[in-house]
Amino acid sequence: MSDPTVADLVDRVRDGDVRLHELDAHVDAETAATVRRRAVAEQSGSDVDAFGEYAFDAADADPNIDNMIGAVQIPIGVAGPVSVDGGAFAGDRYLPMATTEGALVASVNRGCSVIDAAGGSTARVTKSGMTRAPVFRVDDVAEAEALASWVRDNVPTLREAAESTTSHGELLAVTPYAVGNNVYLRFRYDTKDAMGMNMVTIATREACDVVEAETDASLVALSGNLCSDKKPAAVNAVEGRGRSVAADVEIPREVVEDRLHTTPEAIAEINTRKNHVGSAKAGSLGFNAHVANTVAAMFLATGQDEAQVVEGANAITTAEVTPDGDLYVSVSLASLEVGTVGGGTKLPTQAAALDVLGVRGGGDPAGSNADALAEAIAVGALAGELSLLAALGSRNLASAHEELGR
Ligand SMILES: CC(C)(COP(=O)([O-])OP(=O)([O-])OC[C@H]1O[C@@H](n2cnc3c(N)ncnc32)[C@H](O)[C@@H]1OP(=O)([O-])[O-])[C@@H](O)C(=O)NCCC(=O)NCCSC(=O)C[C@@](C)(O)CC(=O)[O-]
Ligand SMILES: NC(=O)C1=CN([C@@H]2O[C@H](COP(=O)(O)OP(=O)(O)OC[C@H]3O[C@@H](n4cnc5c(N)ncnc54)[C@H](OP(=O)(O)O)[C@@H]3O)[C@@H](O)[C@H]2O)C=CC1
Repeated sequence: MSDPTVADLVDRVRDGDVRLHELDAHVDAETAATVRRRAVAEQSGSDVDAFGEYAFDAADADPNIDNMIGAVQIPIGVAGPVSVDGGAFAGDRYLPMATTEGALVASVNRGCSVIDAAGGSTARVTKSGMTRAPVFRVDDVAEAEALASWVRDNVPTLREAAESTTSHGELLAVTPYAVGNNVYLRFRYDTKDAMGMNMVTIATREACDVVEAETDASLVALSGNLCSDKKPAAVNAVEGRGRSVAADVEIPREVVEDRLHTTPEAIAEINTRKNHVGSAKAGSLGFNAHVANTVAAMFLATGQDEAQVVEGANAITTAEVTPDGDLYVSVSLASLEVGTVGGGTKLPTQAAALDVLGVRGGGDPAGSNADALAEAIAVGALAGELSLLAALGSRNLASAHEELGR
């Protein structure tokens, strides 16, 4: 509190003279964060100095955070290196994972070592496209049908409007859905290496202006929830959102027995009874064990939007015993929303994690780095599924977490 500027601004915040979010107009970003920290400490009677321990320039985080008071630190570890034969990702790479769950990195690491012993994993992006679905009000179902027809006939016009706002984004499709006097237009874009939510929201606003100018429909909301962003939704599980990406591996029986302490039969049975039947009975959208764990840890490490772990967990794991008695395992993530430009990817530690994977920034061709990131996450998820299913097979899930996680 020795800096008179800081002390004075803390007083002014307390007196209601300056709002927390107005501080950047008075001082640089670093000082503004310090003032907020002091104000929060004073108001809550707590010690928040730890938030001030961070290793980036506060001004660089301006696009990423409002009312900044510092940073939270999450430990980061690596699993691997793991060998991947991907459509965009190839070679042996460490997978960076940020988490506070003990035993998680160990588990994915074990899965990676098993995948490597089996000769590596194959991964592919099978579909790509970020969506935004505005909702329009029309008079009745006849007008709803007319709007849907108009849209189907006028995609090139909508494309021209939408693409005028971006040099990278490309409008792929517009799918109308009608419910009574509501019409939802699900716009799907190729967003190249960007996750794309800002890009497609700005582009869709432009297209909506055309719809309103050319038809009798009125825009109610630029996002009508059929997109569907940051909510569990079957539309993403079926149609995909962001990258639909899959990874698989065939593991010789002796590797399963030596390194995972179980059998291909046990893993296949657990996968069916737990991941398929159990998930069906639960009404789950995720027919997997813990894909969200790897998605969340790699999202945090690489600067992705952490709320989109919701969609990232829309995954199905399959496991079967091959005719030769070996184990085939796959994981298919329907809606993994990732970018290697934009969002949090520029912050120094997140950029470093992307460097570890070799996918920082724009790819050549555009979109290839985000595809590669999606494939890397899919392989990490596959490793996690293998290891956890095996731990359930050898009945040491609880003991592993007793030893490593508390
Ligand atoms: C913990 C293990 C891996 C031990 O497994 P193990 O086979 O007894 O360990 P090991 O000492 O023989 O080592 C085998 C390999 O594991 C890795 N490994 C081993 N230890 C470490 C470590 N400290 N740090 C990094 N890597 C480690 C490493 O790859 C090592 O190979 P090596 O390099 O020595 O040749 C195993 O028991 C395991 O994977 N258990 C499952 C734990 C798990 O998957 N937890 C996930 C979170 S559970 C959850 O959040 C979701 C849940 C469960 O609720 C979802 C649901 O409902 O299903
Ligand atoms: N607005 C919303 O409704 C929502 C926003 N978000 C937030 O949106 C952010 C992510 O949005 P996003 O649009 O990805 O990021 P940004 O808003 O950071 O924009 C990324 C921009 O990078 C440019 N760019 C440069 N090189 C490339 C390349 N190789 N491939 C693609 N684009 C490139 C593009 O510019 P250009 O378009 O000019 O070509 C693109 O629009 C996150 O911070 C997320 O939290 C999340 C959910 C909803």
